[in-house]
Amino acid sequence: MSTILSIENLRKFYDGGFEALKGVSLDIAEGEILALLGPNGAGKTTLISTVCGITTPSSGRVTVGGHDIQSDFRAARQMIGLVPQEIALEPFEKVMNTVRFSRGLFGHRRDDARMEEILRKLSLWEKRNAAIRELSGGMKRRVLIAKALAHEPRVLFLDEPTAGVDVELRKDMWDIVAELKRAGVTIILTTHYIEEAEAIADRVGVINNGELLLVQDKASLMAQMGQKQIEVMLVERIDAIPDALSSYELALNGAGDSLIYTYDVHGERTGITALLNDVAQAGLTLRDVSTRQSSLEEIFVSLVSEDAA
Ligand SMILES: Nc1ncnc2c1ncn2[C@@H]1O[C@H](COP(=O)(O)OP(=O)(O)OP(=O)(O)O)[C@@H](O)[C@H]1O
Repeated sequence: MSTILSIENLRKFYDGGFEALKGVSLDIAEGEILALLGPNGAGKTTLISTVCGITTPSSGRVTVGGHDIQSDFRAARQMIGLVPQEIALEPFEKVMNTVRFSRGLFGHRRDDARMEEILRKLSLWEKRNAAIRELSGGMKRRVLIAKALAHEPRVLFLDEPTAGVDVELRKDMWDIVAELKRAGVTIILTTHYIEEAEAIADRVGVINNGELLLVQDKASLMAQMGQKQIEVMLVERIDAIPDALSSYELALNGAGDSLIYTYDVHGERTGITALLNDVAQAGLTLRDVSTRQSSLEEIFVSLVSEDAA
C-alpha cells in the first residue's frame, strides 16, 4: 500500500523551550487505522496538531499525499479531517449549517446530497435543524465528526474520540470508524482506552515523553511481546500451592480454586504438559483449563515503565 502520510524527524519546542516532540518519524499507509497510545502529556495532541497545521513544527518534515504541510499547506490540509479533543462549536448555529460551513471553508461547492449522507451516517439527520446548544454531549461529538468529514478528507485524525462518551456512543463511534475504513479513509486516533485500540487498529504506536517508542502491526506486537497465561481450575479449594509444584512459577487465585501459570509464547518449551501432569500427581483434580494472551494494556504498561526506568 502507498504511504499517504509521512512524518520525518519531527521536533516541537514550545515557547519556554519544552521539547514536546523529540524527532518523531512515522509513515502511514493509505487505508490503515493507526492507534496512538501514550500517557497524559506524551505528545499525542502535539503530534496531531502539528500534522494538521495548528501548531508549527520546530524542525522536521511532514507530507500528506505528497504535499508538504508547510510549503504546500492548502493542498495538504485539504486531505485532512480533524476531530479535536475539545468540543468547540457555535451554540446558536444549526447542525446542518455548521457542517455545510466546514465544507465551504475548504473551498468545496455546496453538495446537499453529500451533507445528507454524512448526517445520516452519524444519526444526525433528524437533528439537522436543531441548534447546537440543544444537543447532548454525544450528539455534539457526532457533529464534530460530521464537520471533519464535510470536505471529504482522505486522512482523518480523531483525538480521543471516546473520552467521556457513554458505552453506546462509543460503540457507534467504532462502527463509524470501521465504515470509514471500508470507504478507504486512513484513520489516526489517539485513545486512552487500550482495549479499543486493540479491537480496531491495524497498527499501534506508543508515544511517551515526545518519543515514539514503537510502531508495530498490532498482531505481531502482541505475538512478539505477549505472554500467555493458563488457568488451571481445581475441583477443590486449597490453602497453598503444594510443595510438589514449587518448581513452577504459579499463583493461586483469591478463592483458592485456580492456579495461574504464566509462560512465554516464544519459549522453547511451555512446560504445560509437565505442569498438568504434576498437578494430577499432587492429588489435585482439574475442573477446567483456560488460556489467555496478555493484552495490549499489559504490553503498553510494561513498555512505558521500561522507558521511564
Ligand atoms: N502550548 C503549549 N505550551 C507549552 N507546553 C505545551 C503546550 N501544549 C502542550 N504542552 C506540553 O507538551 C506536552 C505534550 O502535550 P500533549 O497535549 O501533546 O500530550 P498528549 O499526549 O496529547 O496528552 P493527553 O493524553 O493528556 O491529551 C505536555 O507536557 C504539555 O504540557
